[in-house]
Amino acid sequence: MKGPRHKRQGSDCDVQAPWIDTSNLTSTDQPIVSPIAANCSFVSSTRTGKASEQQRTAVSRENSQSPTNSGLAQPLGGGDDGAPALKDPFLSFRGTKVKVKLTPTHFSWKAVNPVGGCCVDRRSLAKAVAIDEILSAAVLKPGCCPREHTFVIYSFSRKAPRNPNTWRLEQYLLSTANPETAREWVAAISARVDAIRDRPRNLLVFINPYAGSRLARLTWEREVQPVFQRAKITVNAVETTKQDHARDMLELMKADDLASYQGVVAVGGDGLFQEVVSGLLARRSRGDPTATRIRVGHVPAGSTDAVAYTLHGSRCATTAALHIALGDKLSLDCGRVDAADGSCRHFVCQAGYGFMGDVMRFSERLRFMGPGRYDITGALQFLRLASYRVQVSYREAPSTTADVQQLCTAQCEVCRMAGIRIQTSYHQHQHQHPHRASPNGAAGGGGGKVGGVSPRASGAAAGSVPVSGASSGSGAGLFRYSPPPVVGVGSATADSNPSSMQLGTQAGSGVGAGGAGMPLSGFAAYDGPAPGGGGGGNSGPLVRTSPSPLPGQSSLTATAVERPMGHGSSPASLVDPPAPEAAADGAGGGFAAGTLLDATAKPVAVGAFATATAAAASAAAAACGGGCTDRPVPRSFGAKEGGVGWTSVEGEFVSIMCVVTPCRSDKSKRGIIPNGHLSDGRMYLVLVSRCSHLDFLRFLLRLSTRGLTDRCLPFVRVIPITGLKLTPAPGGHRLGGCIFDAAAPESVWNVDGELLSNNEVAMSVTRGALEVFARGVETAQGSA
Ligand SMILES: Nc1ncnc2c1ncn2[C@@H]1O[C@H](COP(=O)(O)OP(=O)(O)OP(=O)(O)O)[C@@H](O)[C@H]1O
Repeated sequence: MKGPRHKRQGSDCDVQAPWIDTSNLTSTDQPIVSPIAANCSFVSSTRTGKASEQQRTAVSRENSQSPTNSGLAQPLGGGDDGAPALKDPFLSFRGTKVKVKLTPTHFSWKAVNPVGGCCVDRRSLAKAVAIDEILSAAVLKPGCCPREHTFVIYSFSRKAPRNPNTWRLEQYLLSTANPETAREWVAAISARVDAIRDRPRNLLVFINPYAGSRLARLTWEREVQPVFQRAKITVNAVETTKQDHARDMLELMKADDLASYQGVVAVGGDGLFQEVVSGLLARRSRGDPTATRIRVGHVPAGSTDAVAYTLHGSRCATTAALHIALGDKLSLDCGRVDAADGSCRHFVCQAGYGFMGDVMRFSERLRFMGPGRYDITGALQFLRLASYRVQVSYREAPSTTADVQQLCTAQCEVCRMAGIRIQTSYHQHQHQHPHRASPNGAAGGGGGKVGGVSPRASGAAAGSVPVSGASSGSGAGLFRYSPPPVVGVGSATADSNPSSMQLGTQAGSGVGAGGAGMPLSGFAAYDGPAPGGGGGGNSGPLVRTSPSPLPGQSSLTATAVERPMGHGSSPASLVDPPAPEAAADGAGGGFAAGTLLDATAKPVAVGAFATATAAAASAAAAACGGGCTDRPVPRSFGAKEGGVGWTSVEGEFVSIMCVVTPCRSDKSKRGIIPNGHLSDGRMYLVLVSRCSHLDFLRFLLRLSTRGLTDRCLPFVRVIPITGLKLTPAPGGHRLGGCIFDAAAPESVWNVDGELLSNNEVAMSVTRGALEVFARGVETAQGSA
């Protein structure tokens, strides 16, 4: 029986404090809403799903019945945006009278009266919450005091002391004596939040109960569901029952069913994420347009979770869920592995053969040990230190703005060229936290929508050239960078556009500076032509590299083949730079090959090549519709079949990796390739020659602390590429130890944590192939 103080359902007071489970309360029981509870974290929320659903229904009914909500043409606001002031801007926050203000970007409040006492921190009574960081607002049921009407703002904070990329849920409770006022404020805030585009409303969620320590379901219930409920997202959660369950379901689902979701979320490890990606890309390759606009999210609950760590800089499930709920959006490169047996896999972090493959193969047998299995098998494989003879052909990436050694963060100008970069209140947030200012300074405040900055302008800016022609499109987002000194092979392509020519010179000089000290002497068997778009600088007929081996690398084969002249068949078909900018990027493209040049070789600048290649690149980019197609690569290959732009290497390696993004994880916080990008259209080939245990230990330490760069150690090469072909070479392998499975004749490919059935592979990368719920790391670890 209802007590006299209770409101009817649908009134302004039918939503309880969210951390109180009242599913078993009698109608006379009153939940107590204490102001002291304000600002607490939700991580330990104990609400049942049913109670939560009731609450959400009540909240939406509440808001839809609100008179102000029905008349949103006249939004309320007490701010400086010209909207009519609310009835009462004076509310109570933590028992103190505050004045609230709603502007187009923020909801804020601060104490009005001087608060006495030395122990009162006035700053804690003032707060500005960015509108695009608010999940939702709702009126709560009255607490013990019937005259106090409270509403709650659900948001998050970045206060985690150890990793600023880790977020936690926050709630702010504000009270008023007038129920009408509380309703009006909630309606006004909700109207602003609902107007934010890209927020998902309906998600398909896959949960892998088998992942990691088998706690994915718990992670879902405790950390993810509360966030989605507060963001008013409806979900269809599916617990996988077998391997490839998610992939098959996505592939076979009706298009209409898929179209009802704005995104697909994988709660598990990298393997489940890969399944989701494979399912969507398979649909896309069949020509299903629905699969193109679906965003993908990863909530970490596996053993490594490199995808989530790479995207968010944190392995926290709540953080990942918040990025999804806020509707973050960016493009992500996707690598594709085609094995000789016809199987295909995708990866967004790394594919590894040799050490990485062996660790994965053996750790699969120890899955019962949980994530700790990687440490044990890693130690065993280190003692074993097998090396494998392989034949590798790769196509070096054209020189682009990605050559600028810049850490990929949320303000990354290189990735911005791929299309999608969010512009959120993080930039305002930066003003509050100057230590997090982006290295490019003005770029953070750019505020321009992604499309607002022309890729050419961005490219010019990233190339650090003060080109007059570039300034028109760059606006406040212009990236400034001090160029490295010009060294050696600075043969700019003669492009008719002076700005792109200047860009080419600078981009070339940057690469040349690195290239001068890194001829492929230890590895190269033959050089292909310039792989880049407009690489006119390298049309010389044959360049022979010095076959001098690396230290301890006596078994390398050096072969020289003639460089084909057909630049018109540029491999730009595998890379998708924006078409009109191909010439600008390509102008520096020659320098990628320039890095392969013998010191005595004289690069020749041929402007006609630039024009022809730019046209080819434009045609290729136009044909692939902006770079989101999933093209297979030819499977037939070999040293002599490398083709245009391919370089072949045969040698004995401990580890071969192909890294498509920085590939961060809690074992390598800066990433395997710290200067890699989420969306630069290239992969990084890492070749680790046969070496001693001590040297390999140095390599592992380097990988986990600072990440890899070319020649960071004498036996390590890091080469930006767009295509790779690998065949295990006759001669087998060599073991440095014989502790575990020493008789294995070959290694195996580990593709983002999944084993491949065949070792003869071809790889390619598609720029911006995926749209993901992420914004990139806000603070690059190790650089902050
Ligand atoms: N219900 C299931 N039963 C068995 N295997 C499953 C099930 N659901 C998914 N899988 C498979 O389990 C494998 C491992 O899953 P996942 O990658 O999510 O976890 P993990 O390997 O522990 O984490 P990580 O890849 O980050 O190291 C994947 O190959 C996935 O396809």
